[in-house]
Amino acid sequence: MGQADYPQICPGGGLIISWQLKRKRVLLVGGGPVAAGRLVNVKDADAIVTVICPSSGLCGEMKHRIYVEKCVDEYEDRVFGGKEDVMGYDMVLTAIDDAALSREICQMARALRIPVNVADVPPECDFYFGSLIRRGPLQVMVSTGGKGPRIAAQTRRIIQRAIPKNLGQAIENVGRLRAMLRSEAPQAAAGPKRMSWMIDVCEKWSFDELATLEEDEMRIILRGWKDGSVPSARQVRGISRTLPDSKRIRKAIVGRCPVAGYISPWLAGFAGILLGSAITSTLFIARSSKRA
Ligand SMILES: C[C@@]1(CC(=O)O)c2cc3[nH]c(cc4nc(cc5[nH]c(cc(n2)[C@H]1CCC(=O)O)[C@@](C)(CC(=O)O)[C@@H]5CCC(=O)O)C(CC(=O)O)=C4CCC(=O)O)c(CCC(=O)O)c3CC(=O)O
Ligand SMILES: NC(=O)C1=CN([C@@H]2O[C@H](COP(=O)(O)OP(=O)(O)OC[C@H]3O[C@@H](n4cnc5c(N)ncnc54)[C@H](O)[C@@H]3O)[C@@H](O)[C@H]2O)C=CC1
Repeated sequence: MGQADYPQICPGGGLIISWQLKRKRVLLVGGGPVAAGRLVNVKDADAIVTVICPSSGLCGEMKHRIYVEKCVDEYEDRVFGGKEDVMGYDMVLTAIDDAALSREICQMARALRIPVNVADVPPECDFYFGSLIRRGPLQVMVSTGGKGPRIAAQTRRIIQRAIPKNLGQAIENVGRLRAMLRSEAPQAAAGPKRMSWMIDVCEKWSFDELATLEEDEMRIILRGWKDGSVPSARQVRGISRTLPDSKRIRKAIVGRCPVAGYISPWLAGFAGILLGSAITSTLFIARSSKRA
């Protein structure tokens, strides 16, 4: 491999990773709208969350999360107390309107080597939040490395429009199929074959087709695994289920005539009227000439 084939290193970015927070403990200091947003972010990742904030400072959303939804695992109705409050956590987040205290909390967390984010203060962040898209298992994050958060949100909207609606469901189903494949062929040695077979499935089946996969169909696809083949959606379902309804009906009506496919209902109606009047006038002329 020549030097030119290696990916170029572009320093100055952040490491974009999918941090697995399940069963990890997160401390969130503050109870305003920004803290409420952070809470959603970490609960989406199944973290165990402690919120420290006097109840007089809780915004409407935070009250709802604590008292109605009850998704805050531990709520401490008080101001931040000191170093002991930070100990034992895997992540510390602050969203408070007290810059001096935020800086102190940041230093305490860093002394304990706990990753910390102080909302809106980049030098006091070991990681930044980003602009997020979520569709079931699909997650997309846009980061501008702190340079333009509004542009991050605008970019997110552009990407949102480009993502097919059923992509989340398609990924969910691919996950189920992969799990079935792994229980059928669990050996580590089967890894390369498993991977190339899954690549073929994802390339051969459209997102629409994957999104509507059912378990019995997954079993049929899996039958191809042993000889390394991947049946197409058409083979598994027959022609009827592979086409969306309107297309199926059209296909049934116009059959194999390609020209017929271009005739719109209006044109067909108009042609019908012309044909009808032509027949009527021919009959009329024929009758009149008979009489004559
Ligand atoms: C570094 C970072 C640290 C962090 O907080 O993690 C940070 C820092 C700062 N944000 C500031 C302001 C604004 N932040 C937003 C919006 C968002 N900010 C978010 C993240 C981040 N913000 C991290 C870097 C993200 C990246 O890489 O781009 C988003 C993506 C995620 C989230 O917060 O959940 C969320 C969009 C979510 C969405 O809609 O999708 C808007 C726009 C708006 O409100 O519509 C404005 C006003 C417009 C403007 O200022 O540009 C200021 C004050 C500047 C000042 O005082 O002038 C600072 C401090 C500074 O820059 O010094
Ligand atoms: N990253 C981002 O997108 C944005 C960040 N911010 C910043 O985030 C911070 C929080 O923003 P908001 O939620 O709008 O603020 P807010 O003023 O609505 O809420 C501050 C919260 O901190 C709590 N608090 C204050 N001192 C505390 C203490 N000693 N212990 C525990 N809780 C304490 C208050 O009770 C209140 O709940 C601000 O510094 C703001 O500049 C603001 C807007 C956007």
